[in-house]
Amino acid sequence: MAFFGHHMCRAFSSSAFRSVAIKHVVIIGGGQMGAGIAQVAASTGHQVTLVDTSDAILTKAVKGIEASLKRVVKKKFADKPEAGVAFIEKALRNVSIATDAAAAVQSADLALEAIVENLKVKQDLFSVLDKTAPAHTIFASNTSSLPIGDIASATSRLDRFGGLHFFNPVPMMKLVEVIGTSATSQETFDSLMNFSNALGKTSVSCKDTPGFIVNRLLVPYMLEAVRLHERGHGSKEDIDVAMKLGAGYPMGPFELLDYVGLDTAKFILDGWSAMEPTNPLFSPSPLLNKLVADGKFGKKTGEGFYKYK
Ligand SMILES: CCCCCCCC(=O)CC(=O)SCCNC(=O)CCNC(=O)[C@H](O)C(C)(C)COP(=O)(O)OP(=O)(O)OC[C@H]1O[C@@H](n2cnc3c(N)ncnc32)[C@H](O)[C@@H]1OP(=O)(O)O
Ligand SMILES: NC(=O)C1=CN([C@@H]2O[C@H](COP(=O)(O)OP(=O)(O)OC[C@H]3O[C@@H](n4cnc5c(N)ncnc54)[C@H](O)[C@@H]3O)[C@@H](O)[C@H]2O)C=CC1
Repeated sequence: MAFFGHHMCRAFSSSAFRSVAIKHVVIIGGGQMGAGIAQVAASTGHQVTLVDTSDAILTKAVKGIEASLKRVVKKKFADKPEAGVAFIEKALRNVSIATDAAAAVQSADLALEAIVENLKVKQDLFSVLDKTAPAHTIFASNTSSLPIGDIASATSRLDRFGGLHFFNPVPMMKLVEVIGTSATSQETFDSLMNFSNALGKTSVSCKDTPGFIVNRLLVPYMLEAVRLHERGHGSKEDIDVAMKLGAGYPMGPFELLDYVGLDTAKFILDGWSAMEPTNPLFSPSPLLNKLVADGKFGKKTGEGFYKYK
């Protein structure tokens, strides 16, 4: 009953209102995901403010964006190097940096967070932003595993809150999962879809269920690979080779875990294991816990399952 009610309400509201055109995007979190989203948004003509906790992190993020843009133009403008240089300059001109998210959102059409995968920290951020962002500003989360509705509950704009889930590395991965909660208005959902399409991505619509589509399938697979290794049934190297050559994956599960970040992987697993303690797919992994406890978060710290230095 509620299901049908929700959809009828959306259909009605879409004829009554128009979606918001997103021009200025404030991205909170300048790590691998936030920087990647900022890059793609800036490259497609959006005005971007990238926010993080320190200037040092933001300077590193902008350097990363520049390096990634160089890789993009090497292919995109292979025969026209000057056009490539102009493309990079134009994209970088669209990016500004800030450490005060509450001030930055005062002119935002969209405030999108890509900070640490922790419900309380995300709620605290949005509850602050809710007080300074204009009424029309849409809020969205790039969470990998948390229910969007739980994050939105810290705000008073449940109708203007949704999920935009990007994939790593953002400039290369073509998918965005767009998530509406039962309270997300049709015009907000349309705005998020339009924004994702304007970034040149292919969008799929997802229900607000943990892990949406991709991670609900990918996370158990990756953790099963770790458990298979923990049982002594395969080396990391053999499992990675097997999945690349036998299943056509571009990276094996251990390579991908290191690429994603083991800290993030543990946040996801701990959250899901607390939600469903008896589900064997979400049982803790001693090996993952040990690596994270040792500060070995994968590529970003120079060591995870493999060494990168
Ligand atoms: C417990 C579980 C936890 C799960 C957590 C889930 C986290 C989430 O919420 C959702 C996720 O994002 S899951 C991760 C999804 N991503 C993937 O599966 C990536 C798999 N890897 C690939 O697609 C390719 O290896 C890839 C595209 C990365 C690289 O391609 P190749 O393998 O062919 O390797 P390369 O030769 O290094 O690259 C080829 C060319 O690609 C371009 N490129 C790569 N990275 C780039 C980047 N960051 N920026 C710009 N361009 C980039 C580039 O053109 C490169 O050529 P070169 O520049 O000449 O090297
Ligand atoms: N790593 C991945 O492959 C993917 C991650 N995600 C999600 O995206 C989010 C970010 O992940 P990553 O970029 O990998 O993490 P990361 O660790 O590379 O970056 C997170 C950034 O957020 C900053 N930050 C933390 N708290 C903050 C706050 N309160 N205000 C401002 N900045 C803050 C940190 O300083 C850091 O620079 C997480 O929710 C994660 O689950 C989603 C898709 C893929």
